[in-house]
Amino acid sequence: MAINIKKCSIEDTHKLQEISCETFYETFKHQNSPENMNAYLEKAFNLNQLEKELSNQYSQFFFVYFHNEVAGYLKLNTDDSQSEDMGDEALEIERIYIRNKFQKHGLGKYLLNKALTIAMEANKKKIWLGVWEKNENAIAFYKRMGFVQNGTHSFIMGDEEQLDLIMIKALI
Ligand SMILES: CC(=O)SCCNC(=O)CCNC(=O)[C@H](O)C(C)(C)COP(=O)(O)OP(=O)(O)OC[C@H]1O[C@@H](n2cnc3c(N)ncnc32)[C@H](O)[C@@H]1OP(=O)(O)O
Repeated sequence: MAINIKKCSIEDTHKLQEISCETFYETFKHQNSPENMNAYLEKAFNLNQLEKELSNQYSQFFFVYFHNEVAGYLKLNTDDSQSEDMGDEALEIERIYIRNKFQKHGLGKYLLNKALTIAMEANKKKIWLGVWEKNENAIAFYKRMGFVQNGTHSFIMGDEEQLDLIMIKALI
C-alpha cells in the first residue's frame, strides 16, 4: 500500500524537528514576518522541547509515509497535555502537517481518521483543535471532515498575538 503510518519514538527527534520546521515554514512564511517565524521555530521545535514532548505519556506523534517517504506528521494530546482544559473526555489534534508536495492526496484525511480511531478506542467524547483564523485551507479541510467552530483562543507567534478558532467534532 502507498500509505503507511508509524508512531514516533525518542529516536525520531531529529527527523521530527526537520519535518516540523519545514512544514510550519512553508505553511506560514507568506503571512508572517521572518523574525516572528524564526522565534516560533526556535521555541516550538528545538530538540529539548521535542524530546520533552516525545517523552510525555499524554502526547503521541505519528509520521505518515507516502511510497516510503515521510510525507507529514500528526501530534495528539490528551489529559493535561491539551493546550486548553477540555477535560479527560477530549482528545486534541495539536498538529496535522502534510508537506506541500504531498497535499491533496488524502494523507491529511488518513491522519485525521487515525486520530478519530485513537479517540474512539479511548472512549473519548470529542475531538478538537485550534487553527489560525487566517489558515483558510486548513479550516476548509476541517469543515469537510465534520468539525464545527466552537470558540477561540490566543496563539503567540513571536511578538504577535494571533487568534485560533477552536473546532470540535463530537464522537458518539
Ligand atoms: C491543528 C492544526 O494542525 S492546524 C494546521 C493544519 N496544517 C496546515 O495548515 C499545514 C498545511 N496543510 C496541510 O498540511 C494539509 O493541506 C491539510 C492537513 C490541511 C489537509 O491535508 P491534505 O492531505 O491536503 O487533504 P486531503 O487530501 O486528505 O483532503 C481530505 C478532504 O478535505 C478536502 N480538502 C482538503 N483541503 C481543502 C481545501 N483547502 N478546501 C476545501 N476542501 C479541502 C479534500 O477535497 C478532501 O475531500 P474528500 O474527502 O471529499 O475527497
